Amino acid sequence: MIEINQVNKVFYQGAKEINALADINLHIAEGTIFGVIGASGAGKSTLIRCVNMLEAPTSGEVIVDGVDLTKLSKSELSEARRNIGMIFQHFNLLSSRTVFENVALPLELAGKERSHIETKVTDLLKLVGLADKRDTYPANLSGGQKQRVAIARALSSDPKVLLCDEATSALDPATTQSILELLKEINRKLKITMLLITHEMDVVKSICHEVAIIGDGRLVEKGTVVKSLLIQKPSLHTNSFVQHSTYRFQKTTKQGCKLSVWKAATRLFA
Ligand SMILES: Nc1ncnc2c1ncn2[C@@H]1O[C@H](COP(=O)(O)OP(=O)(O)OP(=O)(O)O)[C@@H](O)[C@H]1O
Repeated sequence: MIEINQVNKVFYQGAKEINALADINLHIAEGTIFGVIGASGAGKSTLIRCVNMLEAPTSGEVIVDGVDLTKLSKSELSEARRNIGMIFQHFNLLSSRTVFENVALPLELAGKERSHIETKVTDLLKLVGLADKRDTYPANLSGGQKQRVAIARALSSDPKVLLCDEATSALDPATTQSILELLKEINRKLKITMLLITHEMDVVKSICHEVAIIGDGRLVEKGTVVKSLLIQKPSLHTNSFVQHSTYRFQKTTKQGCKLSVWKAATRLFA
């Protein structure tokens, strides 16, 4: 469903060149919940923003549902983006609009009929558990409720892909868990492919089918192998990275685990 082929992204700050992404290759199968984890500055946001072309890669291909987004005109890209929903750490709701009006916005912009909007938004609010908040303004919602509105809004155009940019980082642990459960339910019910970036290993543990680790703009490990390396086999040295504290990880030795994983893990908890 998502193919990222040989993607590079270079930012320039004056004369300084920042290689935010280097030779990224990632294939995410339809229906998968795929997590990318990495430390601050590793390139997570840049990567996810390249998937819907909020950032254009410097080189490489981004293919979503068979369409290479890097080759599209502006209007073709707007059309293709309907297939890609996105949610953010800080929700990005419009404070002057009610819950209903926030969710309805993409449908209004797409010129949908009033009756379609009414039915669609009502169904989505039911799905995210906010049917009773339709006329409430964002200022009167909790963080978890705001993220539910953002999820409903992201789903309004029936996307095939949902991008989650640190979607639970501003939430407390219990609310995080309830949002992750909702995302799982949406993945199961609607078969939406999800790419989520996070710096929280608990998020990866509780929701992702596959995982990649990003460090210094490079994918250092990926796939279910990583998940089993990092999560399911407590005897491996690398597992300290996931299940235990930085201190415990630092007490392990480099010996016995792949150097790339060790380096990425060290950076994550540095
Ligand atoms: N618009 C920009 N201009 C210049 N450099 C940028 C820009 N956006 C990101 N960078 C740089 O690219 C690198 C990757 O940044 P990115 O925001 O993708 O990392 P991240 O893993 O998402 O970090 P965080 O978890 O702190 O948000 C960093 O060195 C960052 O400073």
